[in-house]
Amino acid sequence: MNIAFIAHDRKKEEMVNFVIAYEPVFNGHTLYSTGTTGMRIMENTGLSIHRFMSGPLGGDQQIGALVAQNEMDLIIFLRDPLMAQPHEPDIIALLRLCDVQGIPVATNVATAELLVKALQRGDFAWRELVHKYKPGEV
Ligand SMILES: O=C(CO)COP(=O)(O)O
Repeated sequence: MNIAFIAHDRKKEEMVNFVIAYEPVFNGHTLYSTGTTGMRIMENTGLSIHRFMSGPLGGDQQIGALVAQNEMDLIIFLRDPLMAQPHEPDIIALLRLCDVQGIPVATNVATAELLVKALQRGDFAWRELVHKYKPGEV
């Protein structure tokens, strides 16, 4: 599965701890992130992550481009609900595209945990069909 990690600054420690806790589950999947989030995760785990640009510089939009093409299977996006972000429109756009494509997205660690347990159980297997049959190819 293609999985993306994104965390705002005051949520990065929570993200790192979360990924450490579920590292064996994430291992073996294709992992993506915004710039700083991915750097922090890689510094603290053995995971290899494709890092896009930092969020405020366009990283959310780069991940959004994969969502628009229905190529992202799960997004864990720990947002800071108590601090305004300069790139708020990019964040809203990414979440909107997740809704357009029906992509599971967790915006807090409680939901992230449920989705990761579902991933572990194989509940995301249906996404393989999406990868197999791209729009226009069915
Ligand atoms: O701002 C972000 C998401 O909106 C996260 O970006 P960084 O991972 O580069 O800090």
